[in-house]
Amino acid sequence: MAQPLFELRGVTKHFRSKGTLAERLLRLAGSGRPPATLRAVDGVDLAVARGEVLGLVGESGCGKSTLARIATGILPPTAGTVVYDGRPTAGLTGRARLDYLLKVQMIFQDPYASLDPRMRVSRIIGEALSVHGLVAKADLAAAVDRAMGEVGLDRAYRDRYPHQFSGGQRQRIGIARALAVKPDFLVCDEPVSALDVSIQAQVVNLFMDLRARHGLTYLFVSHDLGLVRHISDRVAIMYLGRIVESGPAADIFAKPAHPYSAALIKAIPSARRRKRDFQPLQGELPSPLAPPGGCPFHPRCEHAMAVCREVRPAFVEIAPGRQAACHLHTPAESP
Ligand SMILES: Nc1ncnc2c1ncn2[C@@H]1O[C@H](COP(=O)(O)OP(=O)(O)OP(=O)(O)O)[C@@H](O)[C@H]1O
Repeated sequence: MAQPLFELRGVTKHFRSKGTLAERLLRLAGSGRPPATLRAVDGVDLAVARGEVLGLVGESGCGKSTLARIATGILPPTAGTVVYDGRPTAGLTGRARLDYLLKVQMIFQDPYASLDPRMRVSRIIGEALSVHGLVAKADLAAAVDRAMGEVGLDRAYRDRYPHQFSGGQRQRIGIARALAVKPDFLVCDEPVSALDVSIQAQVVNLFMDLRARHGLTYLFVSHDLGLVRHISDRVAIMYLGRIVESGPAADIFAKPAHPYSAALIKAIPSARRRKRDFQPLQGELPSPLAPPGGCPFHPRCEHAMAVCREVRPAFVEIAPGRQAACHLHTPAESP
């Protein structure tokens, strides 16, 4: 890949787990165990090329949202480096930091929760433009109208409040707010999963139209593999805070290398799929407070070997442009 637009290098995010009420009370009394460390994101390397759609998938709790929030600068990583357009973001200050925060915009899952109910739509969409002085006061209304037009919202509704819109329209308001500041990179965290199925397709089509119109780059987080297959150029599959496989979407869906990817793909509900090919995902995601040793997927893996219980497989290239962390594809002596 030429210089990626966006990169994570060894990014880790740890949270302190407060534990149960009893554990907290014991700690207050001075006799409890120290808080445990939850490794929500655990040493992730990931690159997104300019103009591509990277789908990030995995079960609930595997760290996708945490990764998305780190990408947008909302959440600082515990360790590792976030690189945007060739520059580590941690060192950015002043105008350069603001540029990064504007160029990378986040689209949230719940459009209602992410819109201030007391603000009119025009103010929601224009707020960042006016706060950061990105357009002259006299041009603000036109800029808001342009953003509304981009997402197919009728400009006649500019003085309405979020509750006066449907779920799909509210998500369009969130997209218009992001587009208003002319981003390059949209980080979308389950952006259609709260919408009716009939509306989902319209919003997904809007994302793809905007990509074509503005050359946008996407990190598209979803647990819906059918959707990810449809829109992504490349896919990264996450399990317990780590990327276990990445590569071109068509290749991964045709021939997954990691047993976890294969299990996720077999669990995609599809009207066309023969009944015997469908298999719901077996087992539960282990607690990230106490991940299994060796390969974290081994307790649920139908191919688990002795080495999988002992040695964590390295995330290595298994074919041009494809990486996986699995002993089926790497020598057992990998670190
Ligand atoms: N602020 C926080 N404090 C403590 N733990 C957190 C915090 N945010 C996330 N976690 C934990 O980190 C892990 C990863 O959460 P995250 O929300 O990133 O996963 P996810 O894959 O996006 O899941 P979902 O699809 O359900 O949103 C989970 O165990 C979650 O409970």
